[in-house]
Amino acid sequence: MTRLSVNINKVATIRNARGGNNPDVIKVAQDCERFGAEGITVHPRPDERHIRYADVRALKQVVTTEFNIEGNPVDGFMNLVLEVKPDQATLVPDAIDAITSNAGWNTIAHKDYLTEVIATLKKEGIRTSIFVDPIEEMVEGAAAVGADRVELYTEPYAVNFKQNPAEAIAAYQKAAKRAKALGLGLNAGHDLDLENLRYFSEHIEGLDEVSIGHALICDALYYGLENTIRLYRRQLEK
Ligand SMILES: CC(=O)[C@@H](O)[C@H](O)COP(=O)(O)O
Ligand SMILES: NCC(=O)COP(=O)(O)O
Repeated sequence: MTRLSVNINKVATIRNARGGNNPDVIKVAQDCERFGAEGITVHPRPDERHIRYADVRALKQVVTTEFNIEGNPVDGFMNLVLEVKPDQATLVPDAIDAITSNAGWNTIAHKDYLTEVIATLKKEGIRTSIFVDPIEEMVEGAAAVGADRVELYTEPYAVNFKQNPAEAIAAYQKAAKRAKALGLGLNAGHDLDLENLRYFSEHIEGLDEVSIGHALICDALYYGLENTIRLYRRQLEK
C-alpha cells in the first residue's frame, strides 16, 4: 500500500501572508493525520518563505506518523535535520531563487557530495531519499551514494499525462523498476493530483510513498480537508 504524506508548506504560505498564526500549521498537521494522512512532509527553504525552521521543530513534537523533511542540504538545512531527526530526509537540489523544486539531482556529477551527506544523515538513524528525474542512471547513482530511497520527480509526468498517459508514465516505470531491482525504496511527488494520481499508482510497481501538497491543499478549499485526504487515499487503493 502506498502511503500518503501531506506536504503542508502551502498552509504555512497562507499563514505567512498575514503574519499571524492562522491557519495554525501544527493543528493542520494533526488534523491531516486524524483524517488519514500517513505522513507529514515539509520543505523548509533558507528564506523561510513557506514552512519555517521553528515550525519544523514544533512539528517534530506532535507528528505521530512519518515525518519527512525535504530540502537542499545546505548547512542550515543539515543542522536542522540533524537536530530534529525526522523519520526521513529527502534531498532536493532546489536553487534558492526557484519558485518550487524543478529538477532532480545529477547523482553522478554530485557523487562525492551526496555520499558524504547521506552518510552523515544515516549515522543519525535518518532514512534518506534522493529526489531524481526518472532516469535509470540517476537511480543507479542514488544507490551508489548509499541512499535508502529515491523520490521520482513527477512534474513532467503531470504535464504530459494530460496528452498521453502511457507515454507520460513510461520513463517512470523504467526508473521504478531499476530502483526496486537495486533494493531502493520508492517515493514520488510534485504536481500529483486527483486527476493523475490513480493512473500513476496503478502503473508503478512498489510505490512506497507519495508526498502531495499544492493540489491537495487547493482541493481542500472546495472539498474540505477531511474529504480531500479521503479522496487522495482512495486514489491509492489497489
Ligand atoms: C520536492 C518537491 O517537489 C516538493 O517539496 C515541492 O518543492 C513542494 O514544496 P513547495 O510547494 O513549497 O514548492
Ligand atoms: N515531494 C513533493 C511534495 O512534497 C509535494 O509537491 P506538490 O504536491 O506540492 O507539487
